[in-house]
Amino acid sequence: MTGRAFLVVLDSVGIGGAPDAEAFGDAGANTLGHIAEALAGSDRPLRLPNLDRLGLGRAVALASGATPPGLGAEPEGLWGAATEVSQGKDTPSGHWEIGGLPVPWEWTFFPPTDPCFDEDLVARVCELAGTDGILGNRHASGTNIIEEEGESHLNTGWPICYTSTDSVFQIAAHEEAFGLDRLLKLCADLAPELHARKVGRVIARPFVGAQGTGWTRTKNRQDFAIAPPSPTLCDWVQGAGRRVHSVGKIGDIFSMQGIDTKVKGSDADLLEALKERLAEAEPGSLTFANLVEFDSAYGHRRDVAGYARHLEWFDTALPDLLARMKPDDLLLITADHGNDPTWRGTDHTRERVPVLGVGAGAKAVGQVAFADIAATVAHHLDVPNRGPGRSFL
Ligand SMILES: O=P(O)(O)O[C@H]1O[C@H](CO)[C@@H](O)[C@H]1O
Ligand SMILES: [Mn+2]
Ligand SMILES: [Mn+2]
Repeated sequence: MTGRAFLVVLDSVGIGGAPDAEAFGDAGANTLGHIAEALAGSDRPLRLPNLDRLGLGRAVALASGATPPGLGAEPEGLWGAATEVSQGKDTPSGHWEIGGLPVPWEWTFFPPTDPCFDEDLVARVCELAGTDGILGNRHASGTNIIEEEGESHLNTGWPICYTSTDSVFQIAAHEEAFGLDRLLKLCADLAPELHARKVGRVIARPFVGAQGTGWTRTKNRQDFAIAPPSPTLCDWVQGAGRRVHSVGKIGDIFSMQGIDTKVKGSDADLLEALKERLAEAEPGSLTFANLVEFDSAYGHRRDVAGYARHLEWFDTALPDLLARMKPDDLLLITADHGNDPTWRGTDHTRERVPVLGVGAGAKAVGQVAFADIAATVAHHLDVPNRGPGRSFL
């Protein structure tokens, strides 16, 4: 077996129709479908000819019952829709399950109250940070809260702590005034204690700027994620003596378990890294990539047009990626959850996700499970599938 596998997660590009969406308050959410509908008839409708040619429009219709405007070409690729079973609509849940490991526990979430963190936790953060208090202490959008608390942060030196409907404890701090290394150390020290309480991630959210000129989050974000409790696709592949390359957040999401290399950066940087991996990755290797800006820059910001333009950016880049594939390679494109920019609030949405493939011919795989993606990659690479999924090849 000389073929290689490339697994690309377009973070938050859901396609609606999750059977348990109601339990998450998301019945009817459909990231891709609603973006296409919102822009239909405008002077810039959503145009995704390359993804659609693989089967994207058909996948949306399969997941949610309706073909979005402008999509629905006759598929030339492998296409289907995947459903998640883990009880979280967040990044670790989605990625671990794509990696063959449905989350075996209930995550801890912080209550939607103000304040949202208990006194012991606040005291512990203060102790580790060496401050007399924290700012924030509520559910918030990460860009809004630095608008609201940035100036107080510079005046007091206190870290800005906030959460969302995900199992996360996020700390925003000014890279220069608070210090990037100090922020990363604070998160690293706090993370094991919160992981023990089944909080999925502590996330460092460094930013720069000033009141008046505005605040900007930097690319030095770092996620301190709870480690997967059992081996995943990455471990199965590495355990078979193969190389596993991570592109983007994948290394953080899997705590580098089963991963040999990592590269981080903006989505534009990561696209270049993916091209390099397509040119150079070893026979039998796995390259696992995440492009996060669909989620972080557009979904959580409820920026419909921005989300559409980023989808088109990826769509335009796709032919060049595919041209770099070698004869026995398999490339799968999927997503980890939804983040419908037309939906209420600023959080993720429970949705099905697309599964689009190149290297396996034109093939309708129908409704599949997230864990089937890991089984399929394992099958293609001829390594043992140790998860609950079944290969759809
Ligand atoms: O609003 P920002 O800071 O981007 O945070 C979002 O990013 C977190 C991790 O992906 C989510 O849980 C959500 O809170
Ligand atoms: Mn995600
Ligand atoms: Mn997110």
